[in-house]
Amino acid sequence: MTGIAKFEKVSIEQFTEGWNNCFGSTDIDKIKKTYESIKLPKRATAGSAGYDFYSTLDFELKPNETIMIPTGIRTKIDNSWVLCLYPRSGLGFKFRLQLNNTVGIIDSDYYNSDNEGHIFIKITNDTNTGKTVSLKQGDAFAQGIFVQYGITVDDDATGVRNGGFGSTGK
Ligand SMILES: O=c1ccn([C@H]2C[C@H](O)[C@@H](COP(=O)(O)OP(=O)(O)OP(=O)(O)O)O2)c(=O)[nH]1
Repeated sequence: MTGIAKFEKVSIEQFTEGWNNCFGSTDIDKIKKTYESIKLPKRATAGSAGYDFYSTLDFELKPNETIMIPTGIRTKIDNSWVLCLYPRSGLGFKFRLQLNNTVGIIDSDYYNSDNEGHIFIKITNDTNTGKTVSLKQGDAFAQGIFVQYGITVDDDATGVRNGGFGSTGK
């Protein structure tokens, strides 16, 4: 199989900005330590489709609670491919852990956007059995699958992306 993408860490400056946007202003030493421990997404086995994304913090989600996680990761993707983010099946089965946007779409041109293409993952504990989700820093909590897509024969999109969610189509 030919590789069509590469994961990288965003810069410490971008990670700090993303972290502070999610959790409020935080001690820089804590952020530095967290940044150093970020793991690039990995597939668990040679036949897995999904690259596991790992939590950058310990957290607990009570029923109906939500968290936005700055992953510290960006990905460079070849043209005509997209990275789709999904929940991990185990966490979905046990807790109905959901992505708020149901599927996260990471466009290839997000890499060059003004936040360095920093991937954020927002999840909610949608349990219907009153369970609390507890995850540790470094635990896999979502998975990303690279998917090839096509365009229409008369496609004429020329716009350039800048910014994250909701930045286009205005
Ligand atoms: O779970 C997600 C989903 C998206 N993104 C980033 C990557 C993506 O390329 C960008 C825009 O996402 P999308 O196109 O799905 O959002 P939109 O609301 O349609 O906004 P836009 O107008 O920016 O396309 O936000 C994430 O970091 N996490």
